[in-house]
Amino acid sequence: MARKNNRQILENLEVVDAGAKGKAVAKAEDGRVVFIDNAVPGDIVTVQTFKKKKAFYEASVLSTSKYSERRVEPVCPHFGVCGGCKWQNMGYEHQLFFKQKEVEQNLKRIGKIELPEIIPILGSEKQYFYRNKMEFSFSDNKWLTLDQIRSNEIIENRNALGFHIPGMWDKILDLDICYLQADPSNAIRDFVKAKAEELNLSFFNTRHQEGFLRTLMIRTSSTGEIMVLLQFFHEDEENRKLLLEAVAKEFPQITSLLYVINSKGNDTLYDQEINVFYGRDHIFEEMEGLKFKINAKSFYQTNSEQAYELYKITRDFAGMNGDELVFDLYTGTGTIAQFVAKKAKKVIGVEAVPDAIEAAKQNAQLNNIENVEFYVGDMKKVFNDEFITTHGKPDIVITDPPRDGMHADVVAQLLNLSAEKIVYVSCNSATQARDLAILDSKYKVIKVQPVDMFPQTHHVENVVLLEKR
Ligand SMILES: C[S@@+](CC[C@H](N)C(=O)[O-])C[C@H]1O[C@@H](n2cnc3c(N)ncnc32)[C@H](O)[C@@H]1O
Repeated sequence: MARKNNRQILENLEVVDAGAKGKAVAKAEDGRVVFIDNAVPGDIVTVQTFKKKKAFYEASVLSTSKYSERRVEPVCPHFGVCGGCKWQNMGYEHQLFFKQKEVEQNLKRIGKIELPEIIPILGSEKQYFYRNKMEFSFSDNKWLTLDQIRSNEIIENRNALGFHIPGMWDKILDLDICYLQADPSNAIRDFVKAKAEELNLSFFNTRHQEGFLRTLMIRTSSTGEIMVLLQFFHEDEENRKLLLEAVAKEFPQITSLLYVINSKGNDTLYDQEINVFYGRDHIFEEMEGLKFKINAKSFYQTNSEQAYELYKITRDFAGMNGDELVFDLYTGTGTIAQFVAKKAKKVIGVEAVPDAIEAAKQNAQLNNIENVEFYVGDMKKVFNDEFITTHGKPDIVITDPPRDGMHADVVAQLLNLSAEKIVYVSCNSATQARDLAILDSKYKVIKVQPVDMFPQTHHVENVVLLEKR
């Protein structure tokens, strides 16, 4: 172990795992775990640490003496700089292997519960261009590569349209291409940037809070509709119209061309007025004949094809026969609730975001589904004894909480309710395992099925069926 500038150099470490947050994992001689960026299990690397804690180091690779057979050449020229697809250098079958392993380890180590054999992870048919929504930021402070900095070349045009560099709130990677959203996403982004520069429009400066252009959002749907939203920092009617008209002319396939004038400190849209430049203020997504209306602020699963697979597994696990009262907790815009409704007697969805519940009700009406009801509120408050007295005791509970998992009060209420089955959908198997450990006093895990919604990233979704003991 050598030292350099107070940082440690750890030589010839064998990378043995790919862990949480997408980091590669090795073991140091002193017993600490080493989390490493941009390495692949099977690599042998020399690393420099930049963080030391009681149980682990964080480190970056200085050199690689053996390259893993699991490696593949990343397709994207921005790989390693962009934070988006950290596993692009690992073959897809290996990505799936490590996702499955993470789920299994979390359920075993954190949950410490009796488990059935875990069903092999369902991979995504599309490994690129699978996202239906992308958000890009404008900046006049483009991220420069090391080569550009070292070349001493004066780069006058620092305009960028792309993603934040991980950990840097004011630096934007100027994208040449992105492999996450299908065409015409790249063409629209490139055109908007080129046209904005031709019109001499200013790109946003986050540090000084000035500039005209802030963000570009593109949403596509399986029905072929396209929504484009441009966010401006202030109104400049003439230039706004010039840019939007040019976009409309170049891409007649856009069905919703929207804009927002947002002068607040951050660029979140939830409290902003959405203006329609032309077309509708929404697009539609379709699943098994159900239509879901999606506006600029709506949440919808970003990988539509895999969302369908996830929902089918959820419905299969629930195994309804048409007589059941089903609760769909954390229902979002009520997609799961509507998806299972035709197999249930009645479905009740609960969600914290009022707009999402409004959309859920509209969608249910649009789909002529009459056996669903939606309620808005914080789960730990709404899901109380009064709620149960009013709506009855459910036969089946489907729960799909955010990354933090369920609040302890919600888990306690589930134990109290004693529904025959619980289907627990999770995007974070660590918090899911924590919740399952508590439910273990009354429920046995019957089935576990991980699903890959986000190829090239470490994220993994997991569906668990619990039955009352
Ligand atoms: C993982 S999403 C699930 C969405 C939905 N099941 C779907 O497939 O589209 C989690 C949802 O929980 C909601 N949520 C987060 N915290 C909540 C809380 N404390 N009470 C109720 N809903 C909450 C979020 O707004 C989000 O819609």
